[in-house]
Amino acid sequence: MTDKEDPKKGKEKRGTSKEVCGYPLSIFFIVVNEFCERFSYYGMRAVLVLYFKYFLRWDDDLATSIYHTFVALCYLTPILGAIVADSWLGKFKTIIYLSIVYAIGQVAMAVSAIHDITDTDRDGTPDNMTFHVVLSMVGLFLIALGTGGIKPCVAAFGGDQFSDHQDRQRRTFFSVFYLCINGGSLLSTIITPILRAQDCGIHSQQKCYSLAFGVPAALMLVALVVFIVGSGMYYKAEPQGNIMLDVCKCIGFAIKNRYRHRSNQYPKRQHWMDWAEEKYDKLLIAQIKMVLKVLFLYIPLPMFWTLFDQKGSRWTLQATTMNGHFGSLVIQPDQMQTVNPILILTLVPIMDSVIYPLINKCGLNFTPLKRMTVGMLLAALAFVCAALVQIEIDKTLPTFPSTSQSQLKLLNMGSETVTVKMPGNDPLNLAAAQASNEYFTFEAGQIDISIGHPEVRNTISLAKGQRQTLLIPSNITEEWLMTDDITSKPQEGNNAIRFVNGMNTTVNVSIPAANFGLIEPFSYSNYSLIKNGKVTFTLWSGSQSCEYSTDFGFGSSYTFFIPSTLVFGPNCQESITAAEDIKPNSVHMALQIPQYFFITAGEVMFSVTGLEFSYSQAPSNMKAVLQAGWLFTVAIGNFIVLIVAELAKLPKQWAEYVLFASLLVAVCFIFSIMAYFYTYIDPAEIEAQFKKNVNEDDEDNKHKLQKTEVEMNKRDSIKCHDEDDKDKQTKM
Ligand SMILES: CC(C)C[C@H](NC(=O)[C@@H](N)CC(C)C)C(=O)O
Repeated sequence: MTDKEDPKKGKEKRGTSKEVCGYPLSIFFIVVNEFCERFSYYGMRAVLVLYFKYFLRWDDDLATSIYHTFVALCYLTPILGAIVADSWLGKFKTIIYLSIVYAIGQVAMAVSAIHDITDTDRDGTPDNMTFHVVLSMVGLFLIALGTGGIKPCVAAFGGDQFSDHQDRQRRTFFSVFYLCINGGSLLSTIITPILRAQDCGIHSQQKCYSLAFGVPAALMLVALVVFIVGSGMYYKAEPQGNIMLDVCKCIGFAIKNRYRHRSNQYPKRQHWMDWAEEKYDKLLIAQIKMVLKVLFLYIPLPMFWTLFDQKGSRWTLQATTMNGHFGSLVIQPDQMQTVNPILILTLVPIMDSVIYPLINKCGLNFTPLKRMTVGMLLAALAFVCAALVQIEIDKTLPTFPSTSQSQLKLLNMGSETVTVKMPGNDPLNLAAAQASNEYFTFEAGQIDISIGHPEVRNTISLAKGQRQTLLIPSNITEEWLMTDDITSKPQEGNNAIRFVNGMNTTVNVSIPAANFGLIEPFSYSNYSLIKNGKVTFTLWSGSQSCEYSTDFGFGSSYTFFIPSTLVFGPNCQESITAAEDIKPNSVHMALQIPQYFFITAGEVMFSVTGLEFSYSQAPSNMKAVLQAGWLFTVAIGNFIVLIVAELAKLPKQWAEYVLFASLLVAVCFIFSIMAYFYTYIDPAEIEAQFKKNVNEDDEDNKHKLQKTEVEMNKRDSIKCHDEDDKDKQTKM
């Protein structure tokens, strides 16, 4: 047995590794490795859905399902990595091997995104999509295996570098580790979307997904190299056999044995695991008890992640209904998510150097489990904030028709004012080229309308549950046109825009991002979705053109009217009128900052503490397994989001936020009771005690053995003497 393999010598080894300011130098390589790995993971994830949608040409549903399946897989594979590390390869080798798998996966993704590989006709689109789909799916599978597999090992391996007396340093390590996770992810989520937006290619220039995946692949290779460079400095605890198999067998035996001795005639044992004592080592039984105690405590924890992971879904959707103008800076709805890592980078040092020491000074014993409880309450508070913001947003949303109602707007395409009479409304004067300010709501399916002077009457049919616009022609005796308008806010903060052509010639309207096509006289275009910001439309009629510029906010809808009186040329802008069908979002995105603040403060108290707690309470041979158990709570949390959102189906979004907050408070209450009964242990001390007892027993046994041997020898020598005497006697 080498020094490194001997668990008893492990502590000495850690104590003698090179130290800087009381910290083992080896952890520098581990935190840099984590930074690069998280850069790689989050960078790739940031552009994944867009890759599915625009490169592989999948629809939204398929893209979202595959994305979530991939994320869930990344939190299920830690179990696999942990078992391999603790039972077979050890953490060091597992990290190396799985990092190689991970890097291959990232390279496969980057290659799968090179459109030129199969673009035989050189038109800019891949001609063999199966190749790209298969390669990217293989890549994602390898990445999930790699990132999930190494995740529990890296954290536990970092923890292993500290000696038992370095509790404080180890706690700081887990905080720095968390900072690196968030530093890496923050940088990559900013950088990779920029890389994706570049054009690249050999035969034709396309959006550069290969570069957006290539840089994370390079960072994963850097992570691997950095980790290998530190190799000589690590303390590498060797695996102690197939521990997971032993654990399963031992638990199985305890259950069977307990069942066999279920009758009252057998005395009860302190713990049901004690029923394994007949066959298994007391140390193994004690270690299993430690793990089970912590795993039991984990049962309520997935609820925290259920709320936490809605940042990327529900909260981002909420942001799409908000106004993202921060002065001259425009924040896109999905960019709001970067507030989380930014706040982590500021809150972790503040908590560690100010808040926790202050609480300590006040004489309060802020134990890890208490911190985690407070973290859960903060997450619930974040959801209360989200509900309040939602209530504010709901106030600004348009009232769309119910399924039994119809809504109608009017647009006067003529060059004179007209008076419109509709049932249940006062007569309305509509100026030339103007639309009514609002939609009128009707319960009946058909209404009588009279327009102009002398009046022209008409009965028009309205579509139930729909919004429509009545286009009043300049000659009201001609056919009246009805358009179908949108009945929900445009998705992702976009603006839904269309044009109505009141001219008697065909008009073509275009902008670089969209083409409204040819609009026939007295007709209208389809809606096009346009991002926020300044946009210049170019209108063409024959060889004449007109430029119309306007600034869009988020989530609005407009109908632009081209009047018959439009004169093409430099001053045409004033003639075009805009009817605001849906107002732009007015509630500011900054209102989401409190909810981000509370969820992140909750994360620091819950997740950073939980990471360290999972390490410190795990027996030496199951550190990675318990880290994987901790990550498993994240996977379950993600599944709960899907289940609760599906089952609850609440009509109001704010009510769903309140439901989630209440569920977490209830779960937090249960957790605090469980935490109250939990007694903190020092696994190293317990293990040392067991080993000492075994050694003492061994010593006793040795003594007994020696005594027996001496006695046996004595007896033998007496026997020999006797036989010698006998011999002598016979010889004589
Ligand atoms: C489940 C978490 C322990 C995962 C952790 N995530 C974070 O630290 C987030 N604050 C990052 C952010 C970019 C979503 C991780 O290890 O990635």
